[in-house]
Amino acid sequence: MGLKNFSKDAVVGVVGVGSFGTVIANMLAEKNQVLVYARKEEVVQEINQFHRAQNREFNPSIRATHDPEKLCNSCHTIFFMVPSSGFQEVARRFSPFLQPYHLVIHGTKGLCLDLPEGKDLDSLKSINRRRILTMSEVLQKETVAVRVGCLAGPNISKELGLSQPAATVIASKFNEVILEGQRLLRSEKFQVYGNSDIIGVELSGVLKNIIAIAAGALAGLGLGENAKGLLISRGMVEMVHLSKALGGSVKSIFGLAGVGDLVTTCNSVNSRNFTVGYRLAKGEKLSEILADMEEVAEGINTIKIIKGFLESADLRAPITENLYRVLFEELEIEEALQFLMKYPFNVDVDFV
Ligand SMILES: NC(=O)C1=CN([C@@H]2O[C@H](COP(=O)(O)OP(=O)(O)OC[C@H]3O[C@@H](n4cnc5c(N)ncnc54)[C@H](O)[C@@H]3O)[C@@H](O)[C@H]2O)C=CC1
Ligand SMILES: O=C(CO)COP(=O)(O)O
Repeated sequence: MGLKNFSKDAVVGVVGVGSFGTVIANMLAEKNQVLVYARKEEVVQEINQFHRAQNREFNPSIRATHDPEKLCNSCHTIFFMVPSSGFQEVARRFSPFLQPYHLVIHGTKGLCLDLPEGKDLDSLKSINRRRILTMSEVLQKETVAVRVGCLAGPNISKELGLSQPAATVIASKFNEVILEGQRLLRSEKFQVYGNSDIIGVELSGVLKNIIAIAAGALAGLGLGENAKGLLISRGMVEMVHLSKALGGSVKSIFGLAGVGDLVTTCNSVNSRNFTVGYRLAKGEKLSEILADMEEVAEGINTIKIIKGFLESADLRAPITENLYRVLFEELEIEEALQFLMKYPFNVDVDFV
């Protein structure tokens, strides 16, 4: 089936066909015409001819293109589903073709940096908030898109691919973005909540990845549910303080995209972040894990960025700081755990 019989409003765009982009494209295709963008021509051909690519199945009605102009001209609403590492580049590629009328919703749970020429993350000790960009900030910086939103929540793609029930949050300052996201995605199996605190919802999805790595490490050490309860609750407190310092509302951390996703990711062997922590605790080196992971674990880069932010903001975040030392300074996980057990967290709830 071609796209030409469909009006621009009826075709929904999805940029990126990794595990999450594919699952969202398939969910959208249940009631919408969908055009996906993949950067490799052979992937586009496989999707169009065989409705599968890179071991992922696509709804036969989905069409693919590697032409950003075609996607932008065909679609009114576009979902950006690429990892943070490629997000700025993709936003720049789409920038000449995005117009203020487009609705853009991203599903990326990572951060980017806006760095001076010649600087990279590893060369910086301290990172100011104005250098840290959430993906909605990248879209606003790199393109003329105005009506921007994000999609975040407990959404392990493997479970969504099996049509298991789930829910998500669409966050935007623009109500029409939330309403359109709900209209396009809502189904009997998938509930879509709205939230106007886009920065808080983006940060919820980003920060929970750090705690998920720690949860995987606890599981890898063979520790029990008491330790996990401790980690999740202290992790939530750390998320609250970090989100507040980065400009999010505390309320969003308690919602589906915050605590909801935190609990899911800290308990799922299908989470890549959880898996990184688990494998580290089993004695593998980070470089070995990264060498054979095909999919992105955003939490690793996020820990580096947040560590730099902590330096600039004079803040403490003991779980993040200790994980940084485990990942990048060869601190043994057992030692990090001992440090956390001795850390003087005197007050249970100190933020309300
Ligand atoms: N997989 C999951 O369960 C969920 C993932 N997410 C978030 O979605 C984002 C994407 O994750 P996944 O789809 O799982 O990652 P993935 O690693 O499975 O796929 C990423 C896709 O982006 C494409 N890509 C990367 N750089 C690109 C570039 N420069 N230009 C064009 N395409 C590029 C890759 O080719 C690949 O198709 C991440 O930020 C992740 O945190 C959010 C919720 C659930
Ligand atoms: O964010 C996710 C589920 O909500 C996916 O987590 P991972 O990126 O750790 O797989």
